[in-house]
Amino acid sequence: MTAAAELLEEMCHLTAQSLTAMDTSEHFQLLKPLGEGSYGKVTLAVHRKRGTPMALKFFPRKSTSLFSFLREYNVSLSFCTHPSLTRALGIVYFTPSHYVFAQQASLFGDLYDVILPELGMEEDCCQRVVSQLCGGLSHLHSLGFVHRDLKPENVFLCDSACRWVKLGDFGMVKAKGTRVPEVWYSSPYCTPEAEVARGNKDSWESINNGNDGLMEKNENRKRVWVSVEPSTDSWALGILTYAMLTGSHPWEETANHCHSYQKYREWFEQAKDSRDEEDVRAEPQTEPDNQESKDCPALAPQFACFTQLACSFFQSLLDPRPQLRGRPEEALRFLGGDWMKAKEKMRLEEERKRSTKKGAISSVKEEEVRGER
Ligand SMILES: Nc1ncnc2c1ncn2[C@@H]1O[C@H](COP(=O)(O)OP(=O)(O)OP(=O)(O)O)[C@@H](O)[C@H]1O
Repeated sequence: MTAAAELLEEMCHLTAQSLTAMDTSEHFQLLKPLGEGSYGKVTLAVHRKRGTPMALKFFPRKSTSLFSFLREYNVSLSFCTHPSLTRALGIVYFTPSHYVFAQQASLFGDLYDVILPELGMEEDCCQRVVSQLCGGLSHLHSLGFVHRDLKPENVFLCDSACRWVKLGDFGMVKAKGTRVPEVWYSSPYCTPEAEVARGNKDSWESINNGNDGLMEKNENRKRVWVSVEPSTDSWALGILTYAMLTGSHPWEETANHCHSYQKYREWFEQAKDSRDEEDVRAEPQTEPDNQESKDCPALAPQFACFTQLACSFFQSLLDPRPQLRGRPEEALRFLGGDWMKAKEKMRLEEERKRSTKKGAISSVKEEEVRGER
């Protein structure tokens, strides 16, 4: 067991001892639901005596193991000491039906609400988010943990322009180096190294629940045990960034039979050779929009809207080889220059202006929170 894992286990044992029963409504005024996931409901609440606003996360006791609850709480309380990570507030208790802990509340929803389908979000906004997520993830990695569930729904907004965002949902966090069974799931967020487990009957949910017992039922295939590594978060950061810029995904699932992923692999392989020669990693270049890059002999079509700078960013984080995949802190050097080619950027901006649907929703939210409506 790594030092980080040992420390976390110790904290879980200690908090298990001191966990008390409490009546939610006696201590908190519940204001409004903030969201709901597969494991918990999250409600905005105010502490009755102190007036402190907070997010209370409720986990049904029936379907939640005490230790997975305490792990999520302790990770958030003791290791999320970075402005781009959602920190727990030291309030933890149980009711007859739920385990509950309190967290800093982000009042402007999550990234899922602001990424417009097929249109994404403004590039500046996206770069601000990437820069903050790089900081939050690097912090977590430096303390020996891997998030393992980076996706739009887990990036919470503290304002409508994404000037301050916080990564949340630490239910999947594991200490670096922990041995876990590999699981493949049909999504671009799934890493290519997980494909060895494709065809296993084990579902993503069974792993998510920490219910490894289900996996013993798998008779057809052997489990593949792998070490938890930060490269998983790098991959997800690459996919999330693509989603923010375009409002779509670069491929349907990370599997060799998936045509768009194959195209990407071909491009990656060809570009790799020229990259190795020129060491693009050391010095990312910006290039004029209309110039075909020498590094991209057969540019994968779904990346054609990006500049060379963005292509280098994606190829660093979406390196199919986990051991060579760029780390979030390394991705910072690709920030600052243009990522979308000018023509495509203008087209998206125009179309976003025309599409008032989602934008209207987020501004209503902002006014509601300010009490202006
Ligand atoms: N601290 C918070 N502040 C504001 N909103 C939050 C907070 N925590 C969670 N939410 C909202 O609630 C939703 C569900 O929360 P969360 O992702 O933590 O639940 P979960 O059950 O663990 O989800 P998943 O199904 O992804 O594992 C989030 O997508 C977000 O919109």
